[in-house]
Amino acid sequence: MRTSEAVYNATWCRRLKLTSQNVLDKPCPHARQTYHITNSSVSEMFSVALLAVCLLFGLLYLWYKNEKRKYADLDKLPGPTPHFFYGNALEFGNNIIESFSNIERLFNTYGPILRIWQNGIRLSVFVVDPDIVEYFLSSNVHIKKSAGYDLYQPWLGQGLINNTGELWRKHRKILTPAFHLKILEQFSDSFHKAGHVLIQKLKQQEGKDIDIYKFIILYAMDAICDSSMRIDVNAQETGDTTYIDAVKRFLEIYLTRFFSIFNKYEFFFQFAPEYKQYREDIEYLQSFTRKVIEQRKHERATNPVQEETDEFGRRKRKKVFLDILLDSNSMTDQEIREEVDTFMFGGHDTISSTISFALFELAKYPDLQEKLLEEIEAVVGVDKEEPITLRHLNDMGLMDRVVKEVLRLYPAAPLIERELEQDLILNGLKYPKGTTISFHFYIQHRRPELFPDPTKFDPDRFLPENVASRHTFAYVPFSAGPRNCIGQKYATINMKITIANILRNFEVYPVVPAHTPILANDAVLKSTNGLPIKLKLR
Ligand code: HEM
Repeated sequence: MRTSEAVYNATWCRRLKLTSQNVLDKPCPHARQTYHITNSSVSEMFSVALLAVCLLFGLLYLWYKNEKRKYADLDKLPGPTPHFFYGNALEFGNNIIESFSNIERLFNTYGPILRIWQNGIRLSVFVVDPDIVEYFLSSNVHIKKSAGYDLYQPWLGQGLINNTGELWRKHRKILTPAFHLKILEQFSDSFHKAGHVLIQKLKQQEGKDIDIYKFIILYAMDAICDSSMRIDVNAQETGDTTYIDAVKRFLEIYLTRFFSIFNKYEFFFQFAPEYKQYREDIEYLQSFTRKVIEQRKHERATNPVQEETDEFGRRKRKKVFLDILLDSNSMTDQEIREEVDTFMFGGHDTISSTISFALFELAKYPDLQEKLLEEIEAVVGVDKEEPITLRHLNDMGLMDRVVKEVLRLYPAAPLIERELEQDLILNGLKYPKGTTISFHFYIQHRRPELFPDPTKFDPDRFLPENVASRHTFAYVPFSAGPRNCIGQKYATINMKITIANILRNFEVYPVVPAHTPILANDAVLKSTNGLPIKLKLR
C-alpha cells in the first residue's frame, strides 16, 4: 500500500473509530473497498460504453434496414448485386471513358430499366424506356434535379440547370423571353460574324488532318459571348483557351466525382491532389463572367441606346440575354452571375460537340454533302457571303434531318437525372421519395427497337412518315416537358448556320486510316481522341 493511501485510510479509520494498528496490521477494509470501487467503475463504464456502442449499431442497423426497405419494390428490378456499404458504386470505373462504357454494359446485361444502388441505402433507376421517360419528363411535379447536380454548384450556383421549385419557376419565367424568335433572329448576325473568322481560320488548314472540335469550340465561345452578352472575346483570333481548358478540367472532375464513393463529398474531395487546381479554375471561370457583366453594365451606362449596327447586317439589335437579366430588377448580382455562367456552360460546349460530330459524320458521306449544298444554294443562293436567316433555315428540310440524326447518335447531354420529391406507384412498383431516376439518352437513341440498324447514320429516320410511327419520347436530345432545354432553338439555329457556312466553303473528307472516336461523357458527350477530318476549299 502506498504511504499516501495508508494515511488517507488511517484518517478515515480514525473517523470510524478504528485504531491505526487495526488499520495497518489487518488488511484495511477501506483499502480493499477503494480498490474494488475503482475496478468495478472501470468495468461498469466499459459495460455502459459497450452497451451504448451496441445500441448505436443496433439503431444504425434498424435505420439501414428501414432505408433499404423503402426500396423493397424497386430492388426487384434487375441490376448488379450490391455491396451492403457501397452498393454498386464500383460498377462505373475510375474515369469518364470507363463510366461511359460500363453504363452501356449494364443496359446490355439488365435491359431498358434497371436498378443501381448508389451506396448501401440510396437507389437509382436507370431508364431508356420511352414510356417511363415520358412519364417523368412530362411531369410538372418531378422537376427536382438529383444530388449529382449539386456538384455543379461550386461553379454554377443556383443557376437554371441546378435549381428547383419556386426559384426555378421564377428564373425560367424571366429567362424565357431571351429565347424568343425575335431575339434569336438577331443572333444570326453573331453566328455569321464569328463564322466568318472560323472560315478564315479553316482556310489556313486546307489539306491537313485537323481535329475540328478545337476550331469549333473557339468559334462557339465567340458566338455565345457576342450573341447573348454582346461582348467580343476574340477567342478565335487570340487562340486563348484558358476559359475552355478550365471548363474541361472542371467537367472531367465533375463526372469523376459524380461516380465516386467519397470524392463527391467536399469533405473528402478537399484532400484530393486536384482540389487546388479545381478551386483556381472555378475562381477563374466566375471572375471571367463577373468581368463580362461589369463590361456590359458599363456599356449600357455610357451608351443607353439599345440599338446598334454592325459591319454585317447593319440591323438594329434589341435586348440580348444579359440585358434581360439586368433589366429584370428582381435578380441579385450573384443570381445574374450564376445564370450567365449557366448559359456559358450550356451554350458553348454542347454546340461545339454537335457541330464537330456532324462534320465528322458528313465527311464519310460525300453524296449527302452534295445534296446538302444543293439545298443550301437553292434556298440561300450561290453567294457564299449571303447571310443565312431563320426563314432560310425553315426551308432546309435535309439540314434539319441531318442535325437531328447527329443528335440521335451523339446527344450532347447523354445523361440527365431527377430526384423524386414524393412517393409514387408506377407499373405496380413503389418509387419512394428520394429515388434518383437516370435518363440515358445516348443508350436510348441507339436502341434497335426504337431505331433499327441504330449505328447507321441515316437522316431519313426523321422524314415525317418515319417520325409518325415512333414513340414521341424515343428521341429526346433536348430533354422534354417543363424542364426541357431552354436553349434548344438557339442551339439549332447556331448549329445549322455554322454547318451550312462550312459546307458552302469546303468539301469535308475523312482522314486515312479511318478514325474511331472513343466516346465519353463529362456532362457533355465528347470524343476523347478527337474528331479528325480534312478540308478542301470549294
Ligand atoms: C446541342 C445543344 C444542346 C443540347 C443537346 C442541350 C441539351 C439539354 C438537355 C438534355 C437539358 C436538360 C437537362 C436536365 O434536365 O438536366 C438542357 C437544359 C438546359 N439547357 Fe441545353 N442543350 C443544348 C444547348 C443549350 C444552349 C445553347 C443553351 C444556352 C444558350 C442551353 C441552356 C440550357 C439550360 C439553361 C438548361 C436548363 C433548363 C431548365 O432546367 O429549365 N442549352 N439542355
